[in-house]
Amino acid sequence: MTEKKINSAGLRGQSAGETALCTVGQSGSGLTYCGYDVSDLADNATFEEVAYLLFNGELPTTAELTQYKAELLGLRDIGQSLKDVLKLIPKDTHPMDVMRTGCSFLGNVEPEADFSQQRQAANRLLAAFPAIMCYWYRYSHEGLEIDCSSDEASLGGHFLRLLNGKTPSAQHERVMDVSLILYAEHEFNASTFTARVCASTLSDMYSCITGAIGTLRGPLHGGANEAAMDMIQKFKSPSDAKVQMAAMLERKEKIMGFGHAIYRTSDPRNVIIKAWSEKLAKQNGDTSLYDISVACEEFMWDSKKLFCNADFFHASTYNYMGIPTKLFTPIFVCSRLTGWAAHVMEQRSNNRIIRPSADYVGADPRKVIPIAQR
Ligand SMILES: CC(=O)SCCNC(=O)CCNC(=O)[C@H](O)C(C)(C)COP(=O)(O)OP(=O)(O)OC[C@H]1O[C@@H](n2cnc3c(N)ncnc32)[C@H](O)[C@@H]1OP(=O)(O)O
Ligand SMILES: O=C([O-])CC(=O)C(=O)O
Repeated sequence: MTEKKINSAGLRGQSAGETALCTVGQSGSGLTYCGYDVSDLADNATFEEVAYLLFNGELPTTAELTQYKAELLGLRDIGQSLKDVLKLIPKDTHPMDVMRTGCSFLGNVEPEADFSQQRQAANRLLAAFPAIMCYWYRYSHEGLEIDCSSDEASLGGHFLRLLNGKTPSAQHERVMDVSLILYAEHEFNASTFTARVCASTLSDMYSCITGAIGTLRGPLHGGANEAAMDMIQKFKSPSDAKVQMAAMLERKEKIMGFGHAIYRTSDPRNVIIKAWSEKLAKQNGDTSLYDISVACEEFMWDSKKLFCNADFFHASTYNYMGIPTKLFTPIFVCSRLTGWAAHVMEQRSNNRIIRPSADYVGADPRKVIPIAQR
């Protein structure tokens, strides 16, 4: 991987601390969690194993995983006060705002009293996020007060069950599992850095995660998967996609789902989620969304040498699974919570308040002129 040209805007290229959790753009496929290549994890592990890895530094044994999954299963349901709050949130609210409120409110009713409870708080959020998302979604969109507990074996399966009211196919459960693995952790990205800055003030876990959700929401970060879906849905065919994208570039618009702050020529997560998109497209019988996505990928590389990041083929993949577009970024939250919480714990274990300096470019020193004379 060639070095990316750097200037200091956006803190690009500057080390802002140490981490033992993740490397981005450095070795193997370019993305490792605690030393494991992400493609190895996507092929040979489950999301719960990855969550355990990020929280403990090692993959679990069978006994440890069984115990961990049982613990998470017991934490899936949410209390009536949180349900009542979710019921108050209007249908047209962006689901990321619902996640933010849900996370914050859980911190009101089940606060992290001290740091000895940090793992408990992280596991609670991990287990409860699918319920927060789906309870609000199905109440506001369908008028249903769903049962938020389920005995689905995986968190991905649990989410699909709450969303659709039925047990998902083994394949959909596996795709969700892979997707959650791919999104779990990514070093000092903007939302994780937000969580670490908040943690560095010795704030509580819920505040750190609430801030991170707000940061992930933007279309330059996690919100790109939804924005990519909105875009490709407007294209009528692969050739129409190329024509319309050329016009977008001409107008100097950003094409969501392309480019990256660290990777230079490819995002290692793309090849994995793209393969699932292709598989689901073929099974679906209508491959047009996948074909259009491939045309976008070809066009962006040929014209700008920009490549698909993790978000782009997630759009078609989730769409083929029947997931509403507005829930794409909240699913990212359900996954990235693991990385965020692991970074909060890491920051706390060797903390100094994060407080950089700024280069002042404002007015020279001056005196206040009394208001009547201005
Ligand atoms: C899971 C994730 O969060 S992955 C990222 C998801 N975000 C997106 O997909 C949004 C679209 N992509 C982008 O906006 C950017 O590529 C970012 C935010 C991801 C990275 O930003 P940067 O590090 O500043 O990008 P980079 O330095 O490579 O940009 C170089 C040039 O390419 C352009 N460029 C980069 N990405 C794109 C894009 N998707 N569409 C059009 N032009 C682009 C930039 O505008 C920049 O040109 P400029 O210097 O004339 O402004
Ligand atoms: O690392 C980044 O800047 C964005 C990203 O891909 C992620 O958070 O997954």
